[in-house]
Amino acid sequence: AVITDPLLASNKTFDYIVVGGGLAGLTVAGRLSESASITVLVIEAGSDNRQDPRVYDIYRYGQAFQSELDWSYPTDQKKSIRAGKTLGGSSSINGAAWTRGLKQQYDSWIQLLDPADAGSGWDWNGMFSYMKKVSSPLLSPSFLTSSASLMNLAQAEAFSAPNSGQKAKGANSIAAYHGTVGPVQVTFPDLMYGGPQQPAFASAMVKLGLKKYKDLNGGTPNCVSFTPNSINPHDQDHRSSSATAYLSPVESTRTGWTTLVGQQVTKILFSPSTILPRVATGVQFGTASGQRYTAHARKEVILAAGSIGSPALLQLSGIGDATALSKLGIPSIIDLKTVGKNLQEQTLNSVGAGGTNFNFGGSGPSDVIAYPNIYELFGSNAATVVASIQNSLSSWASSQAGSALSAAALQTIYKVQANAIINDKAPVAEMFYNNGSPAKIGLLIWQLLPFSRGTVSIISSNPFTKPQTNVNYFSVDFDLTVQVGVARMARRVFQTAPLSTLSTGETIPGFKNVPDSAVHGSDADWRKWIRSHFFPEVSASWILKLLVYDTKNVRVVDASVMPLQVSAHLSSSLYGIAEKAADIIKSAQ
Ligand SMILES: Cc1cc2nc3c(=O)[nH]c(=O)nc-3n(C[C@H](O)[C@H](O)[C@H](O)COP(=O)(O)OP(=O)(O)OC[C@H]3O[C@@H](n4cnc5c(N)ncnc54)[C@H](O)[C@@H]3O)c2cc1C
Repeated sequence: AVITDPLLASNKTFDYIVVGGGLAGLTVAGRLSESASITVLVIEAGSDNRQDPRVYDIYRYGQAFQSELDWSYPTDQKKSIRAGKTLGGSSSINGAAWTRGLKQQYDSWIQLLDPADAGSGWDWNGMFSYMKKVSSPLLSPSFLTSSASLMNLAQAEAFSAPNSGQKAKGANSIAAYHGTVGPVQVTFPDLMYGGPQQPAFASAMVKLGLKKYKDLNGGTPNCVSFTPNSINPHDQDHRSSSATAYLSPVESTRTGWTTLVGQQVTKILFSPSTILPRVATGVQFGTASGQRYTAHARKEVILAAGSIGSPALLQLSGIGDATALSKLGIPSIIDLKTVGKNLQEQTLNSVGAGGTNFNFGGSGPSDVIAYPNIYELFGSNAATVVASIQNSLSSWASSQAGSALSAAALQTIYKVQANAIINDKAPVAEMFYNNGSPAKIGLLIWQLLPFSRGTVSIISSNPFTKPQTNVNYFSVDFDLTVQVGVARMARRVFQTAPLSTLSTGETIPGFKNVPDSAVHGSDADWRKWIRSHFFPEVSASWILKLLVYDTKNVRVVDASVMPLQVSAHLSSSLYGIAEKAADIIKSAQ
């Protein structure tokens, strides 16, 4: 059940306490609670807003921003980072684009794990099965209950292939790339845009050198493709979030699963013994103006508070850089300097062109994305750009060492990242065709694989003071070079047929702000405009190690655990991570 009264959880003991009822938290809780003998408490700081149209109506995307449903975490350069503060977390306010990264990017995670974990399935094959289909070698039959038929085992996705109308508008799919009976509904919108603009964008991108794929969800995003959304065709195309997918169907039958909303976890509590590994006994929670309560965990405390919320809570609990924490008067439980480090955040710009009087032929969400690789982005300059990456890894690592364990550790991560970009041709930028915004022909463009690294640090021992997030946008100048590259490609695609035949000319930034030239605008002009107009794009990460070092029973399962960005919108990958994590947690018992 979903409850709001803290007294119903106070002083009670549960097998698992999950901090944060967001994407990963509800996925893990949904799987753990499949066993009737297991008790799970999820504590979510936001409310249950499943009936709020700003949440369920994907056509109102954006209305939740900067409201009580959005954490709006402050960050450097006077920006703020959006994150869902509501049941379902960011999956309840996100754009619902459903994509996966490049196969080799998931395979490369293995290189960042202990050699002993090489066979642990943190690779494309392991992740792909969790993202889409039944595959749960660790699952024991005792976890099956009658309600399991509502949520098929270890399968995140229920894809509905496009119908003939949607196909005529450009949608397509490859059945083998999708799950069909998981909880998260994925399809193309009923009101899908049918005007000439989306196919024209796709055709123009092909002219600029990209391949057009029927479906990019098989580990092959380097293309232009029509992409589906996490929306439910059986429920008026309403959003399919972790809340509606994993909780709603079983909410009244899972007696062992309690979800407490409107309460923020303020601290993880540990048993007094200082012998490592430390043992968590439960959590403290409350509201800014109310009293604090305690709930006890018999087995594990699972942090799923998101890539800013989870490191902040670890630090509040005494797990982090002991010197920094002591300045805030927080006694150290574990001196773990990597907590809140290696943050990777992308930057987005909106560009646009006026349109002729063509009809959009439908309404949002939009359906076409292009993912260029570095060679496509930089053309004849690519060799120079590649050489600059190869020659710079060591100096970049030194410059970002303060946001990592060490320069050496970061260089190891950078090598994997550079290999993906240079040898595996991982897409370095996204071009999201956005019907009608910021102009009639609109494009959202962002660099996907930044080398700049940031940190999340609490600035007070008061858990209701938001942490300080320093993304250090463009502190590795190469990130700005990529953003300039994709801005130029956007300018070029507006000028390329057949999209150009629908365009009355670029308006944002427009030639007045960034004068056109033989190279489609100078570096200096683009850099200036990008810096003054960018927004944070949402995604972040810092570790891949579900079990927090030197603890016996504190896990992190959310976007924090990805060691490197993948060239994709994150939700599909995170459902896969959470599904796999649930199996790992079950097998640990
Ligand atoms: C505006 C926006 C648009 C996006 N668009 C897309 C998209 O189109 N496609 C896509 O695939 N991905 C998209 N994403 C990304 C995706 O939704 C997130 O990466 C994903 O939801 C992160 O999952 P998570 O479990 O790590 O965190 P979240 O889903 O954010 O969940 C964290 C939860 O923890 C709660 N919490 C935090 N601190 C505490 C605490 N101390 N106590 C209790 N609860 C706490 C939060 O309220 C939240 O509910 C978007 C994200 C945003 C914000």
